[in-house]
Amino acid sequence: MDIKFIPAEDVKRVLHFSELIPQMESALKKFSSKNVEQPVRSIVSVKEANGFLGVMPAYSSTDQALAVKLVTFYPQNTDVPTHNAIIAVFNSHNGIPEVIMDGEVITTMRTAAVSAVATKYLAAGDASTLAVLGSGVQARSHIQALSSIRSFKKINIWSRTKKNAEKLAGEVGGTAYDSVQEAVKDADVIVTVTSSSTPVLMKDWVKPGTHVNAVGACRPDWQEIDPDLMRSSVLYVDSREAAMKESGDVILSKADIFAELGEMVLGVKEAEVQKTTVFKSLGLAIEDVMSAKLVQQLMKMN
Ligand SMILES: NC(=O)C1=CN([C@@H]2O[C@H](COP(=O)(O)OP(=O)(O)OC[C@H]3O[C@@H](n4cnc5c(N)ncnc54)[C@H](O)[C@@H]3O)[C@@H](O)[C@H]2O)C=CC1
Ligand SMILES: O=C(O)C1=NCCCC1
Repeated sequence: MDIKFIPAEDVKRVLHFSELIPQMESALKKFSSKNVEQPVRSIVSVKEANGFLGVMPAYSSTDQALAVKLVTFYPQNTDVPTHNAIIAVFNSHNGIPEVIMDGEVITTMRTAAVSAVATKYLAAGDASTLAVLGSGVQARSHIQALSSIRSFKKINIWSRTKKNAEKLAGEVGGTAYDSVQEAVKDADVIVTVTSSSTPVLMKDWVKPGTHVNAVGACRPDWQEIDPDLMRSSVLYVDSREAAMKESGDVILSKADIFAELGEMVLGVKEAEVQKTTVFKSLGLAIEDVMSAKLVQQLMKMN
């Protein structure tokens, strides 16, 4: 067996949001039109380390794409990244393993690319203020991805540790805030990218008509969003089945899911731009599989 390895630096070199965002839009459509075989991911808890291992397989017959991502998330890591992953790609005709590639860069970029798809459809066309809660890997990636689809005049950042918010604000020409309330009060688009397991964003702080990308809290007993905000917003998810199994924000609030993002992109469900909208992101294996396919195609060209 001759299995090729694609390291993080190669993935980073070839992958750009200009190609990844349309690829994710296409993956979401395929997922919601049931053209993808994908179980809800399995999660193994590593209690002693407060860590988790996720196993995320998917197959798209139309793309002849078969792969699995193995991802760990150890929110308490400090000297190494909190999220680590590899993706194994198989030949869908004969099952032979072909490639193993880094999955960390793909996880970082495809998550933000999916939020960019949500924002493209659900945020006001003239959205000018972006608020980001959290200052880690996803915060940076989201600022880059979302800035490619809207022209933000202001980027407001709140983080638990003010100096981290200030550092990120310095990097992106934004402003660091002491409180979430101050950071989000004028925001047209809000991104929550924290490892919090309790709500950080309250309904009363959010301007009507704002679009929220809720990216953290991927466990059934974790929340990042005030349940009142979940219930009073038009709620989009990446996968209904996963949201009902994995998302504390959805399960504990008992909020009604209006649509999968893919259903909205397909035009089966409305994009409720005028209303307050929440996109609850959990991450789908097909996003990783189609990102890995894109990386392989781009590597052949570069
Ligand atoms: N929906 C999806 O597809 C994906 C979701 N995620 C989730 O996105 C979130 C951010 O991920 P990364 O940026 O990669 O992690 P990171 O470790 O780089 O950053 C985490 C951020 O959360 C903050 N934080 C930690 N505990 C907090 C608390 N109790 N209250 C407020 N802030 C807190 C940290 O200070 C830091 O700013 C995580 O919840 C992660 O699991 C990550 C990858 C994919
Ligand atoms: O989709 C992913 O990849 C992840 N989602 C939730 C947090 C861990 C990684």
